[in-house]
Amino acid sequence: MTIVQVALDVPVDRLFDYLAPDADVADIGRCVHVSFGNRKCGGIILAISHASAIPHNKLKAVSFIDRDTPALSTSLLKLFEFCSSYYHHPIGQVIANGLPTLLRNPKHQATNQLQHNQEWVLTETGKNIGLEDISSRSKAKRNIFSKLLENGVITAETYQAMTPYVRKQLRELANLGWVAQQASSFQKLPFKVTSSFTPTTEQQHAIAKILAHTDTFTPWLLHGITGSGKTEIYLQIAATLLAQQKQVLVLVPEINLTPQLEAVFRQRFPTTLLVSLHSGLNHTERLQGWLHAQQGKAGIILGTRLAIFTPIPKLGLIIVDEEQDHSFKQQDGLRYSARDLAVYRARQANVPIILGSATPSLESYQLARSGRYQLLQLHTRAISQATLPTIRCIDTRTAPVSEGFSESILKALDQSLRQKQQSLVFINRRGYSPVLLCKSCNWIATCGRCSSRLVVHLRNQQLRCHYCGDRQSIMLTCPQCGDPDILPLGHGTQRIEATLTKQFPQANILRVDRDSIRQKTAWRTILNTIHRGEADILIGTQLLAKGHDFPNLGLVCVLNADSSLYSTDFRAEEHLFAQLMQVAGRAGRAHIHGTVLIQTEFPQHPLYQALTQQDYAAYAQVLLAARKAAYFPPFSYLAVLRAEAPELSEALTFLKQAADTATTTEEYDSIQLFDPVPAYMVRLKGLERAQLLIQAASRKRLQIFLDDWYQKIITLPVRGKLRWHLDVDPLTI
Ligand SMILES: Nc1ncnc2c1ncn2[C@@H]1O[C@H](COP(=O)(O)OP(=O)(O)OP(=O)(O)O)[C@@H](O)[C@H]1O
Ligand SMILES: [Zn+2]
Repeated sequence: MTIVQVALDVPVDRLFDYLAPDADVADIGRCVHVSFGNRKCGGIILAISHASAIPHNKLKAVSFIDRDTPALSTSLLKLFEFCSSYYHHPIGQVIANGLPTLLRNPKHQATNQLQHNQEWVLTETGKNIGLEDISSRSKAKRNIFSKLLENGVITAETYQAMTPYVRKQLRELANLGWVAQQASSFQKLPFKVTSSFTPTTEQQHAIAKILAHTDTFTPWLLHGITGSGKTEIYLQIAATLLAQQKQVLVLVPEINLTPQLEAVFRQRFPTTLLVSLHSGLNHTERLQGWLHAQQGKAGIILGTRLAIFTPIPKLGLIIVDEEQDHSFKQQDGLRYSARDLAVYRARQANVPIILGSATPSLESYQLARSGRYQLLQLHTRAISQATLPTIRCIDTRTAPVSEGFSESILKALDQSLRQKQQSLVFINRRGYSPVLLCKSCNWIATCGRCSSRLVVHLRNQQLRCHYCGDRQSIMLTCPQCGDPDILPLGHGTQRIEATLTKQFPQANILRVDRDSIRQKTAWRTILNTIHRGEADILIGTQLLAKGHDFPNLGLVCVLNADSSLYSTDFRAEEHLFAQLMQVAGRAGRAHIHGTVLIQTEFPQHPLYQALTQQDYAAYAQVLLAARKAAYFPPFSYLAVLRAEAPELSEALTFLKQAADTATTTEEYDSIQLFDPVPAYMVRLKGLERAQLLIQAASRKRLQIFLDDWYQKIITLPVRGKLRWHLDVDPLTI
């Protein structure tokens, strides 16, 4: 009797047994289709056995084992298992989270999805053709042909990036017998790397250091100021590894940062297949990219956090850009940190990993200080004349602010306009205004389902909750006292846009926030507009704060950042400092000097002091000392057990029960369990939330404790709508 043990996408942390007479160990890691309850679903075979705790006559047989698609590798399965045990999340759900949906879909056979990637090369005749043989009116054709002359090949990816008619043009060139199509292979040699500049001394040093250790696990923290040219370092290291036929994984924090980094990589490595993996892909696209990576065809795998689960057989290097970014941590379901898993993966594959940032997370910085990571620093900007911007605070206790702007900022914007330079007005709040207030009775519009205020979106005449997405029309009178004198209070991007439009009617003003980029293509259009210099003033939220390189941007104005200065979240200051350093770093990256103006009521606060000095190291010391005193990460390790229910008391009771089951023997004396408390934001989407904090002296001890405790929590009775989850290494508590 042969039994396969299958991981299924169900919220139970165990494997399920099925009969599969013809299965053997080679099937471990293969996708299998089975019936579960009364539905059909796909799972992954994790083990083969010859006995089962379930009586033979109750066992069902598998319906199909997909042997056309290569099995998941042992190393990928290990990654899933590690992830499941570290984050205490059911293995079947961990795998489901990491694999393309179509791979497990019983109605699909994955390999049918794989279109063999075609590429175009010059024929023997074509090689004797010069650009002058193509009519100068046919610009697109000339363009394509010159690319071919340069690189000898055009991959599907390069031509997709070129012009929409490229296929037609290529077919016309094929009819002339000048080009031919062939199935693409991994990558051609000789491998041509064209960089238009020579690395700076600091870049050279970093490159040499990293390249000296490419065949062992070495975690590098690349701490380089904004505009120091970290990307160039990534590219040069990647070039070496690609030339050795290795694959490179590049993780970026946000989907919005993928297009530009993708463009940079494609341009530098035109003959390498690059797959881009992020949440904006449809199921087929994701599966395609995944398969190309698995087959070793894709040289570069570039994506957001979920790309960490891509099978990469010839992995040679991992790059995590903006490593401090919170979006590397998934905030629901499987709460994993892609950055931390990337380090695990690099160790597993015995390859280098580069964590890059201008403002590293305190965790990584501390690891570098203690010698566990290798620290590489870049202190100067890469472009020779470029220097760090001048940062100045505007004290809003003395400088009057009208409609969100102080006089000095308006003046600076005006001057920047006259000099034909771009400016960025940074405000971290979309919508028109964050509060709708009744002047006579102090009523404030709040969300019925969350403990939050509703944001005014004047353009659509709506009130919206930015937590649960609820929408309603703006009322004309106060629902509490009937007074018509209700006012939007405070400023969001839309209101700032309205003010600036009035103030500078001649300027091209471009608002960039989640509302303005909702359409799939909007983001590319916006980036192009900025790069072509067609926008004078950008109004942006965190979407524009980091990663971007706009050479003509001279002035950055920060309108209102104080709100997170005295937050209860222990990471709030670190986060704010990083964010402001990043946004300030958008100014003056090339040939113009940058100026950054920050409106604040607390110019004396150490955060603003450090910011104006642009001294990350000094401020990191201050923050680390505070973390040490408060016994917070990186000096302790945390987990949070959260529960939510229609009534707060139910959530608290559950957490109390969970706490009572925890063994507190001597073995766990370095583990501290705090009392269950209501969450900072108690109501969310109609449920009330509570949490229980666990603090430990070491990661290992925390894990040992959680292993045992988790087994007990899963046996606790769960009534009604109550839900709970464990968050290991939480970002917020
Ligand atoms: N060696 C070099 N010589 C001249 N220019 C360079 C060199 N290296 C990089 N650059 C240019 O410097 C600019 C800044 O580089 P890049 O965007 O990589 O900075 P970064 O370190 O990623 O900064 P940030 O953290 O702010 O995103 C880019 O326009 C890049 O083309
Ligand atoms: Zn809400």
